[in-house]
Amino acid sequence: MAGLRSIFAKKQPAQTCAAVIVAAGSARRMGGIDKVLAPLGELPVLAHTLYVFQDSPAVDEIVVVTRPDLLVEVGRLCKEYGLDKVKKVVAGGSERTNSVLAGLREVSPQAELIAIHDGARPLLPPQILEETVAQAARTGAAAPALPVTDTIKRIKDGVSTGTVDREDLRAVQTPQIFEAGLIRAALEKAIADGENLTDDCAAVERLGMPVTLTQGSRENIKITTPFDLLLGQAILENRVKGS
Ligand SMILES: Nc1ccn([C@@H]2O[C@H](COP(=O)(O)OP(=O)(O)OP(=O)(O)O)[C@@H](O)[C@H]2O)c(=O)n1
Ligand SMILES: C[C@](O)(CO)[C@H](O)COP(=O)(O)O
Repeated sequence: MAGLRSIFAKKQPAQTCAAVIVAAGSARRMGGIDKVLAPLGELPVLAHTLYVFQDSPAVDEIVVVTRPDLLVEVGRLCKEYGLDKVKKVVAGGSERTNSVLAGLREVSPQAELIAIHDGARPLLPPQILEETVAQAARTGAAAPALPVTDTIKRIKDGVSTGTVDREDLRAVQTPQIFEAGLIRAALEKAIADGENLTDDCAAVERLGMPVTLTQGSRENIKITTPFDLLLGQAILENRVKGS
């Protein structure tokens, strides 16, 4: 029995994993604040994000995608904070999918898994990264998600016309982690088809492939509006109190 248990409990062999951190957006909803370089506690938002991947034993290398005008500054930030897993800092494109593809092109060919994460999600709990890497190694595609807690309305001309059953809804976060060949093929097809996608799972779903959802976290916020910086600050302070 113990022998059988140990066969079933055998871990997946670790797969080489590269992270692509996309930080090339224009932060229009931030009202003029350059969000990835904005201070959050003692560090810029992007440094918090990169430390989670730098410190993870599941991640072998990092590619950072930034705006062309920030290439030098972001390169300097990686050196200043000792982020030696960062292999390249490259310029992104006009849409998020173009930025992801620009990063994918720089990933080492040996990488078997690719974790795509928003530079604007600085407070990713490390255990979510580890769990999502493990699931992607098992199934080929995984991402963290949370149940929706508000009631969602369908609208027309500004008035509510119906209520969506939220039991079947999830709010997806990043990192979204995929087998390398799968995400390359999926994103190239999405671009060729002229699709404008808001996340990378959507490109894989279009190929008819399922994405395994892992447990997300309310701490894994995306800095989208100035209010999110206040929220991020509160999360950080709460972590310090709890440690
Ligand atoms: N062309 C783009 C657009 C977005 N992103 C990145 O994708 C993540 C999620 O995007 P979002 O929060 O929408 O960022 P912005 O596009 O900067 O914000 P906004 O839509 O308010 O302009 C961010 O880390 C952002 O930097 C990117 O690398 N390249
Ligand atoms: C990728 C993402 O963070 C998953 O929740 C989200 O879709 C990005 O959306 P945005 O409109 O680019 O902020």
